[in-house]
Amino acid sequence: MVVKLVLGSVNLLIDIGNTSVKYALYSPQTPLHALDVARAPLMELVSKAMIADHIYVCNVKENSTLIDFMQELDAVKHKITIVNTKAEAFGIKNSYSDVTKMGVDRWMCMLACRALESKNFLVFHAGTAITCDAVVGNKHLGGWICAGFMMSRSAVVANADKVNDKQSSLATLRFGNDTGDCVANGALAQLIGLVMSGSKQFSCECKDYTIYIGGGDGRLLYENLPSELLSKSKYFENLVLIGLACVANNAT
Ligand SMILES: Nc1ncnc2c1ncn2[C@@H]1O[C@H](COP(=O)(O)OP(=O)(O)O)[C@@H](O)[C@H]1O
Ligand SMILES: CC(C)(COP(=O)(O)O)[C@@H](O)C(=O)NCCC(=O)O
Repeated sequence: MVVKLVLGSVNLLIDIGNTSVKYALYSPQTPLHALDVARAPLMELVSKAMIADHIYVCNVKENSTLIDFMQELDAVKHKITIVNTKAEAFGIKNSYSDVTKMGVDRWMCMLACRALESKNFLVFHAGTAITCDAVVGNKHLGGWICAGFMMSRSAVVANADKVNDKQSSLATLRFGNDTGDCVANGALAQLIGLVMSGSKQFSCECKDYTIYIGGGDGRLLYENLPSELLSKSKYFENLVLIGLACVANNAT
């Protein structure tokens, strides 16, 4: 109740990714770039959901993850909106022929970028997987889905007998001198390479654009970009939640 008195109408925004659940309390007065993002197991959000005015959920996991949560919230289920990928929203036309197949987190990232940006944009979401989506004007050209930073490291370890990872390795672009550093630094180099390739590909479509970077490994990626890409890039801790805030704003 104290939260409501301070913020007015309160929306609970929930991003259920393949690695973890992120959430933010959002009232329409909160600037989009100032969301206070936290991680928590989904069931720990039940008490927050009970007092929120509305709950917006973006889920890319099997629905079973949500079922227990929804059961706990049966009394307030009318307050819950589970968002879906659309063929068109906020003026962006989705390029998928079957939009139900596109991860709704990618769609939320695009809506977030549209709200933050009037120019053409490329958006990279560095989560469990790293995704790239390209939007020129209001047209989604398409995207890429690749192994994310941790997935890339664990894939090498899982498939090569003599490769071990050192989970403690702090990744940099330095060439590694032991297996752990080679794996961690190589995974970071792959993420950077993806942004470089995306930018090269996108430059064939348009000259003036912004690169948006988000996701749990987004800061690591952003901070290691070469200067020519850094100058046109912006980092946001959680673009998916910003997309949900846009949906919430549109509903009021
Ligand atoms: N507190 C944290 N818990 C888990 N992963 C974290 C945390 N902080 C940063 N990360 C990084 O975030 C990545 C997952 O990003 P995230 O955006 O949460 O993915 P997803 O949306 O797929 O759940 C992990 O690979 C990890 O390297
Ligand atoms: C590509 C993803 C796995 C990314 O999920 P995340 O890494 O953010 O958890 C997700 O967007 C998804 O399940 N997509 C479905 C396939 C598609 O977008 O075409």
